[in-house]
Formats: sequence, C-alpha cells, structure tokens
Amino acid sequence: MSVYDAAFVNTELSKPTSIFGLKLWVVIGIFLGSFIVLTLFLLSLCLTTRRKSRRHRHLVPTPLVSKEIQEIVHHQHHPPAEANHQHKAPQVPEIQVDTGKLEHILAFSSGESKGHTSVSETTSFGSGNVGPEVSHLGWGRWYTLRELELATNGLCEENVIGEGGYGIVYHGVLTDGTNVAVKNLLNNKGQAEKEFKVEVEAIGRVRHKNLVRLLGYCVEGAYRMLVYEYVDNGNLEQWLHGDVGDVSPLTWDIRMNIILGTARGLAYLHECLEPKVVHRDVKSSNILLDRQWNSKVSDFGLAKLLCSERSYVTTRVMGTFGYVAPEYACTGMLNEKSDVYSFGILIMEIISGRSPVDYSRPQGEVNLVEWLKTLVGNRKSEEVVDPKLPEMPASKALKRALLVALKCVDPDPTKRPKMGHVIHMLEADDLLFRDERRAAREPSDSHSGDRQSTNSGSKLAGDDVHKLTRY
Ligand SMILES: Nc1ncnc2c1ncn2[C@@H]1O[C@H](COP(=O)(O)OP(=O)(O)OP(=O)(O)O)[C@@H](O)[C@H]1O
Repeated sequence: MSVYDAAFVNTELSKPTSIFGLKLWVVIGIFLGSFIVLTLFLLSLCLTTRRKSRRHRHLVPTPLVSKEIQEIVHHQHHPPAEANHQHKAPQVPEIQVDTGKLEHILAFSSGESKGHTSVSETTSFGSGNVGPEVSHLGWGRWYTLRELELATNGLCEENVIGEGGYGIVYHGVLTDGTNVAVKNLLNNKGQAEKEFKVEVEAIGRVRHKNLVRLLGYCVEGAYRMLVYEYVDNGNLEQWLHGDVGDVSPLTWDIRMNIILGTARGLAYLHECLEPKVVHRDVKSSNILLDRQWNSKVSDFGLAKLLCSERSYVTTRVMGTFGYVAPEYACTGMLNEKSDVYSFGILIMEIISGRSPVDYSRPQGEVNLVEWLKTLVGNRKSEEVVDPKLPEMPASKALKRALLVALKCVDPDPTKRPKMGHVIHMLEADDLLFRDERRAAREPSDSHSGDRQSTNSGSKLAGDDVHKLTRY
C-alpha cells in the first residue's frame, strides 16, 4: 500500500458515523470487542453446562447390576444332601460372578424359580476390601468373604449344619463344586489378624486321613472363618445318641474302625508333629464320619487358636463335661494324656451307646466310667454293650476294647498309654493270643466263675480289666 492509500484509509476511518457521531474506527472496535466478549461468554456457558451435566451423572445411584458386572449363572443341580438324619443341605446354585469393581452391589437370581437371593445385605463386609481376591497359601487358600457368602447362599440359615462353642457351621459349595464346611468363628475379639493367620496356617499344614482337613480361611474386618473339607455323614454323637431306630447301623466292626481311626488321628497330633498338638476336646460330636464310616477328628488346634485361656475355657470350662481328665479339671494342667483320658471315655461311649454323663439314669449309673467299672468288676462285661448293636461282639474283642478304655482313663496320667500304644493294643490280636497261650499253661483260678470264661481268651483280659477296676 502506498503512502497515499494509507492516508486515504486513515481519513475514511476518522470520518464521523451516524451512530452517536462516533468515528468509524471506534464503531468497528466496539463491534469486534463485543464479538470477542460474546464468543468468550458462549464458550464459558457451554463449558459450565457440560461440567454440570457431568456432575449430575455422578449423582445417579449405582444400578443394582452394573454393566461392568458380567454375571454368569449356572443352573447346576447338585444332588440333594443324602440322608443325614440331622441336616439336609439345601441346593446351592453355583454362581460365578465376574466383577469389575468390588464396591458394586450384586444382586442375582438363585437360578431356582422361587429363590431370589440377594447378597446385597452382606456385601458390605467385603466392600472395603481392595486386596487380592484369592491368595494362595503354602497349604491352602485364603478365601474372600464374598466367595464364602456365595458358597453358603449369603450365610443363609438353611445352610447351617450346626452350632458349637466356636461358632456357627455352614454347608457351602464353592464355585468349582467343592463341598465345604464354613465355620464362622465367634469369640474372635482380640484375635489379631496376624496371630490368627499364623495359628491357622499351623493347623492347615496338618494332614492326615483321620483329621478333618482345613482348606483355608477368611479374615475380613471382624470376620474370622475357617473353611474345612465337608464330611458328609454327620458326627458320631448323632449316630450313637440320635434317633436311628432299634438297631444301630453301627456294627461292632464299624465301631472298632471308628475307634482305631480316631486313635490314629490323635496319635498323629501327639506324636508326629512338632510342636505336638493337644486336642483338648475329644468327644463324639467332634468325630465326623464319611459314607464308609471312616472317622475324622475335627476341631483340633482350635482351643489354642481361640486363646482358650482367656475366652474359650472361661465360657466352656475346659473341654466338655464328662470327657475331661480329672487332673486337667482340678489343676488346669494339660498335656496329651488329657486327650488319652477323653479318648478312653469315647471308647466306652462307643461300646455302650451311653453318654458320658446321663442324668436320666438311676443314681450310681449317671457316670459312664463308674457304671462301666462296676459292671466289668462284677464280671458283667457283656452288659455294657449297646443294646442297639446288631450283633454281640466276640468276648475277646469286647474285653480288649474295654481293657484299652480302662487303661486310658487311669486316674494317674503317667500310667495312661500313649496314643501310639493304644493303636498297637487295638490292632494287636497277636498280643492277646500270646497272653491266652500263657494263661492256658497256668492253672485256672478265682475267675473260673466269670461268665466270659467260656472263651479261653477271656481270663487274662478279665484279670487285666479286673485289676484296672480297683480304682
Ligand atoms: N467339616 C465338617 N463337615 C461336616 N460337618 C461339620 C464339619 N465341621 C463341623 N460340622 C458339624 O457342624 C456342627 C457344629 O460343629 P462344631 O464343631 O462347631 O460344634 P460341636 O462339635 O457340636 O460342639 P463344640 O463346639 O462344643 O465342639 C456339628 O454337627 C458338626 O458335625
């Protein structure tokens, strides 16, 4: 542009306009300024609206089933719990829920037409959990609360198998179909998480076919749960004292197998572990049975786990009444010989079908040990046998079992046999035959009147039993 052109533009811009006589460049400036301001205003308006709408979206409540949750429900039919005269496990649908975020509330159909099962009321337990879903331990698994809720239908009442001093036990089915017993522990106040884990892991490493296997545990907030293998044929107490009709399905051989299995489990705890484990609560309800009548000792290690000195013992007064060794009851002194005493009571209970203490009996018969000693001392061993037994045992076998039982309840703990020795005595037919042969060589004496003495083997066993009944 030449000098003349510039002078021309300058002159034109400086001319007054009809708008309040303002010069043209001023008018143009006002227009441009207004346009910029308007643009900025519209821009900010747009941004504010967007932010508001985004904030608004956050206030919408989380839908019951978030789209981030992929739900897979298998309508799997588990066979109904087979005849367990005490407990019928309900059908538990297998539910596998793949969640995006833990804080989502889950709601799902149970798969069965009626049951609308919601775990929403229980998911709050797990909502704070940001840890790993599953941790694989050396020996088992660390389960999340939600996993166990899913397995037990939200810890539902229908899944309750029973309740003991330690807490409520639920039947559960894990997503892989494994049947489990979930023990929701009470009395866990003061049990630090670390301490709990150490103790549980010690129990979890114990493996024996006659001990109920601990599969894992759950620690979340105040919750402490133990997950056990599910033993599907009830407990010995139910079979001995429950309503089984006039003839018990527990034959003599089955009973002896239960005794022997229990002895093996206890011997393992006492003699094969370092440090050894004293059960402290050997009794028939802690002997679980499978379909082949194999026995599995449950609850071992729990007394220690739950700080028995402070909580468990004070509420339950050392073990269970009727099974507790006298020295333990009197002094609180505890070692594996206290378990041996309880085991002796258990043998008597299995042979006789009687509870250790039965107040419905006439005086003098209330206490199982006293009653049994009196009968055996009076040469009436056969009268101690459970009337529900389908067949009387051989006299020799009966006396052997009674002999072992009486040795186990010796008031002097040092004279009680170790569990390993108990196994030998129970298994050793040979030992008795040897003794019988020796007895046959010696002249018959005062016990010829014994009703059992028609059996040549009964004399020596009878002598031993008699000797043991002097207490
Ligand atoms: N692993 C398991 N499999 C199947 N049933 C079990 C299992 N563990 C426990 N039960 C059952 O759960 C119920 C309660 O068991 P728990 O051991 O808590 O109490 P208890 O033995 O009856 O009493 P206590 O607490 O005084 O020992 C019992 O009927 C028992 O048979």
